[in-house]
Amino acid sequence: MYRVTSATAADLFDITATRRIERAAAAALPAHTLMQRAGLAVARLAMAVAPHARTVWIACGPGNNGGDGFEAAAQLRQRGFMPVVTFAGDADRLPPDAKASLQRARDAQVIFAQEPPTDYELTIDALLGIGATRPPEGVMVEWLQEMDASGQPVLSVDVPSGLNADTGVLSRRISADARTPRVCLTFLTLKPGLFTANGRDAAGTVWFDDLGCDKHAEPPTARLAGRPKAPRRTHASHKGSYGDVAVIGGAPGMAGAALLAGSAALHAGAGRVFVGLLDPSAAPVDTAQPELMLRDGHTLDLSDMTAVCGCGGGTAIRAALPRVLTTAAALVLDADALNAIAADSALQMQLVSRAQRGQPTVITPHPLEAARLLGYAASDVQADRLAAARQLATRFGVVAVLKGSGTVIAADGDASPVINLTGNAKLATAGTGDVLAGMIGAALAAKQSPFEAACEAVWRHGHVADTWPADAAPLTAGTLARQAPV
Ligand SMILES: NC(=O)C1=CN([C@@H]2O[C@H](COP(=O)(O)OP(=O)(O)OC[C@H]3O[C@@H](n4cnc5c(N)ncnc54)[C@H](O)[C@@H]3O)[C@@H](O)[C@H]2O)[C@@H](O)CC1
Ligand SMILES: [K+]
Repeated sequence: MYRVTSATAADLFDITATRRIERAAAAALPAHTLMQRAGLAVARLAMAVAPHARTVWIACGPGNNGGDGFEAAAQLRQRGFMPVVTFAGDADRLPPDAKASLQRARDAQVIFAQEPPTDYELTIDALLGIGATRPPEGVMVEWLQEMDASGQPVLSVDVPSGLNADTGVLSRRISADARTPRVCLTFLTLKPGLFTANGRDAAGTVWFDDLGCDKHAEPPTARLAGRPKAPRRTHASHKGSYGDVAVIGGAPGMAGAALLAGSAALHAGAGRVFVGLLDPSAAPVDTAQPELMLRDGHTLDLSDMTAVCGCGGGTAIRAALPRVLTTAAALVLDADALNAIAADSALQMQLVSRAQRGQPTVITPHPLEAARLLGYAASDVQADRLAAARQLATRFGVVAVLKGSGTVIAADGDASPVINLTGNAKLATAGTGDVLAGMIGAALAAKQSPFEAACEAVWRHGHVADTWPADAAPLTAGTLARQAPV
């Protein structure tokens, strides 16, 4: 069993693949073995999460997820804890594994009750796992709401009930100020839905147990990329070794966004950074950052540069885009550039032609920008973030970075998409997207592959927020840009 962190590199498998893995594992072992291992693992983690707990409320559902809960109840009872099981199902209709575990719980003198206990120190959510076919209903909803509001730790078995393990869509809202600590112990495979959309909030800290079945030949659905390697700088390198970045943006009144992207590119190690502003009246130099070379965004020669285009671009970016799309050696498209492209099929064709010419492009939409590009509603994008990122990558021949909780990075082709695990709500402040675009630009300029450049910059960007001290001043985009690690 191990805890998943942002440093974890691992494959993710959707429900269909997990089912195949589960069937093969079960067939190779004596009956009930997997559930007994799962229940024991739940009991062990429960004891670690709440070692002083006396009463443990275990809510069990009608399938094998409930079976894991019965098994954990039996194990906890044998270790002197007081598990109280509430069961939302029909004992006669339980699948065989779960029926056997129910019997073991009864034999261990576990208490079964109609209502949750009045006092408890830990809840185990074993209502629904990967077999959920519809949102929880009836008494399950009441129990889940009680868990959410209890303030006591919740340990979800396999997946939080009501969470789609493929997409991370949760059937209910968890209040942002709910203080309930959450852990999830997932079995056999790590599932993508635990790490994107609502998955991070619903699951909390994710633990993984392969139940002794670590060998299988399923292709992954997606990946956690883990901590990137520290880039090496040779002693004989010079500014030309790390390439030129040109930020194109900063329409009248919006120079700040372009300067932030430029600052991030600089601190992330770009050899030289030009900022091509789209405001004819802009100052010729940024005295706070004299390393940034301010230019006219409409005339800068981009043929040997990585352009970062769109930050603070406003509507002025539209006129600059045809030249940027056709001439930039490598390109990051963000914000207003993406909105302009979404509204203009000629620009879309120019974007697609870049891939045909072998000019790499990374796009960094948030869900609403992604929705505009795909012609969907933002809710459709959020309903399946992995699919949306893959569609963007395929349709436009780009690396797509779909921002949000559990940023998804997808490339055109066969590579599995990556879900990024760094970052937190400290990044929910103006300008952090401009910083990310600048960081990706620096990585591209240093001749990293576009997929690697995007994955590594997204990871490092989030890592700054994750390691920002809780008692420090708020993390502003300007500070984030200056922290951008090389
Ligand atoms: N079979 C095995 O070999 C193993 C199974 N495991 C556990 O089994 C789980 C999968 O078990 P199942 O396939 O039985 O599926 P679940 O236990 O997730 O749920 C399926 C049952 O719930 C019902 N159901 C689905 N949605 C519902 C809803 N909204 N309201 C009420 N009832 C609903 C279904 O009709 C079915 O009876 C995994 O998530 C994992 O926890 C683990 O023990 C590992 C080994
Ligand atoms: K569950």
